Amino acid sequence: MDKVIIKCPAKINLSLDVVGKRQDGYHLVKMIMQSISLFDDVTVEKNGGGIRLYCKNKDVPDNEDNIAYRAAKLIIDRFNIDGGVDIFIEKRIPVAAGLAGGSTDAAGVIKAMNRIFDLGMDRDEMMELGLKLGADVPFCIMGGTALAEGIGEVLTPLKPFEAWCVVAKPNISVSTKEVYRSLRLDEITRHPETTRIIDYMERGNIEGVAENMVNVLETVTIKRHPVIFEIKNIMMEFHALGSLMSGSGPTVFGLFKDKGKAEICYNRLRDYLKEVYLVRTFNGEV
Ligand SMILES: C[C@@](CO)(OP(=O)(O)O)[C@H](O)COP(=O)(O)OP(=O)(O)OC[C@H]1O[C@@H](n2ccc(N)nc2=O)[C@H](O)[C@@H]1O
Ligand SMILES: Nc1ncnc2c1ncn2[C@@H]1O[C@H](COP(=O)(O)OP(=O)(O)O)[C@@H](O)[C@H]1O
Repeated sequence: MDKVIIKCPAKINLSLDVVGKRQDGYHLVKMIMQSISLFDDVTVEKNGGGIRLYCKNKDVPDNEDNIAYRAAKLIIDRFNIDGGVDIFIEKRIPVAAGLAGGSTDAAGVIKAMNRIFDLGMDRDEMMELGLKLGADVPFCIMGGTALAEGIGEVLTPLKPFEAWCVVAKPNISVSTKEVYRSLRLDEITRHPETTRIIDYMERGNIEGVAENMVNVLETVTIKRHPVIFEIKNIMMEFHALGSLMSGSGPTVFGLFKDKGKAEICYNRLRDYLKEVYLVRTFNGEV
């Protein structure tokens, strides 16, 4: 097999808590991760030598600044691979959005190269390697629904959670590093009750989940970009059961049980923003 195409799903955070800080500056988190049916297509093809990356999106780097490029380099070095790869990224996930677009592409490259070069890595080995690239990469290798602790790499799979989501990104970019850097842990007044949310998830109670979602990073990103708050309000006016910023932002998602209601909200937001998607939570294999 010389060529593999992988569908790489985006993620949302159904809740995000920060519970401490490591010596190296990384934050200790407790967050509920959920893959959604919004995918990049990543094609990896064997070549004679070197790494080449192609992506039509101008905001996506085509060199070692691309995390998918770095994933390929890491594998070539680790396994002493004689030869290289061409990587083609069909970008559909909004960039710098809090949806783990880069991390999921990197996870896709690791999975693809494991198959192409017959490296025999199991999922845990791929996740361990992925962590060298970024805190969200292990989850992107696992996919589905999970509780993430540590810096995001200590993962406990959760029962698949089924809901409709409207996902909307305002036309601004946010740096994850900068958001974490500006977070003042002692100023956070509302933390999510993570165990309670998981309990609702296990019972398939979308309303219970939606009403209890909290993301402590909103305190930083919404202060800088009030448009996030406006989008959350529009989603609630249009009958979302709950609405939250994903990750470090600026993307906002609304949760729905009813597809019809989600469609109405989606159509309303499309009048207002360019990057709006109607998706489902995704628990399938990729
Ligand atoms: C906020 C979250 C929530 O899922 O997602 P995004 O908004 O990026 O999608 C993650 O914690 C983001 O993970 P990821 O984007 O992989 O982070 P990395 O590339 O490893 O780190 C980028 C920078 O964010 C900070 N960082 C990241 C993770 C973490 N637990 N604590 C941190 O302080 C560090 O300063 C790091 O230099
Ligand atoms: N494969 C990639 N896809 C998207 N962005 C990438 C990729 N590789 C590197 N980047 C860079 O990483 C930054 C964060 O992008 P992204 O991973 O989409 O955001 P987030 O971590 O918020 O989900 C972008 O500004 C972009 O320049």
